[in-house]
Amino acid sequence: MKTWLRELPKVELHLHIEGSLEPELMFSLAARNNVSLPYATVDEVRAAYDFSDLQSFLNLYYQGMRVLRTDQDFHDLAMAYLERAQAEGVVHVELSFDPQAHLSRGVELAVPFEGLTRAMRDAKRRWGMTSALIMSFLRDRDAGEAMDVLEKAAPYYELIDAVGLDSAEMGNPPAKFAAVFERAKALGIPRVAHAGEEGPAAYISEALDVLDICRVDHGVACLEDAEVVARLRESQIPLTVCPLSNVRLKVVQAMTDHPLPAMLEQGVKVTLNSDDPAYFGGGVLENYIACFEAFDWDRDLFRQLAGNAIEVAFMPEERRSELLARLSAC
Ligand SMILES: Nc1ncnc2[nH]cnc12
Ligand SMILES: [Zn+2]
Repeated sequence: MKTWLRELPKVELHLHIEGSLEPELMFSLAARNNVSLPYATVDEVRAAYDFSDLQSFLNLYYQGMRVLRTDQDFHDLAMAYLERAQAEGVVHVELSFDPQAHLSRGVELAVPFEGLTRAMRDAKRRWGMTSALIMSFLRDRDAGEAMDVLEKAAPYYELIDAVGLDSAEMGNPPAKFAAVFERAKALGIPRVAHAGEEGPAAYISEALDVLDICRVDHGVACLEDAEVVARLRESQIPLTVCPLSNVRLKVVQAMTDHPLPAMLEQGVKVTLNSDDPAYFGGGVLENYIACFEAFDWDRDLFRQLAGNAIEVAFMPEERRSELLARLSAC
């Protein structure tokens, strides 16, 4: 089964590229850029990845990304991830990045855009791997700052497939970003948002109502509210679920407690993703394998999940047809 899962054409829809920074690369970029790290060894870094909740992870996530300074750094980060993903049988990746976390360190917007898109083009040329770019806003900062970033990104609108919303969810409801998402909509930019990861099911409906999103990132809290579940089932709005992330951030205690089987039973359209693979124990394939080990799902179910992701990805229709045909041959 594991070999078959590797060969399955998988699509990654929920990936924070800064969360793909492996400790080895963190050290080499720190040396390249003269950035000091509060760790002596790679093992010390890994030992620090023992999280009690989302905030305890975010603290290390923002600290780690301080080593990213130049477009070459962003290129090398993305290339390293895309190469690992390719080896796991991932055929299309949607990379999200957090420009505000870089701007506040004096790293201009052009830097991540240039480095990330160069890596995306390289991956297409080398492996035929396709990708999309999601520019995310930090919900624990002022909405005005997010609006400024959206306006500042005008020279790059052609490169942006969607805008997103991430970082600390509790106390930062979707409605705080109503004006920013309205502006993105007016610009014709599709919208996604984290909702119902640590926050309540009400944030999922609020994100759908106020931000007019086409996908919900996480959304695992939906089961708290039968009306939200019914709405997700009827609309077939997809959820980008990240099971290993939910375990590592203590959203659930163990894989066997994960709400994925219940969500599927209720007819919610789910996909499997990695979130921050360097911090949470692996990429997309590991998430598929963890589900197999916890739930003993059969090939048909994994085909359905991989198919859901292909159906809702930001990709040209021709590529979608090609991948759906490859999937049905599996
Ligand atoms: N799991 C997560 N939730 C919210 N914001 C994030 N940024 C990176 N990973 C995140
Ligand atoms: Zn996420």
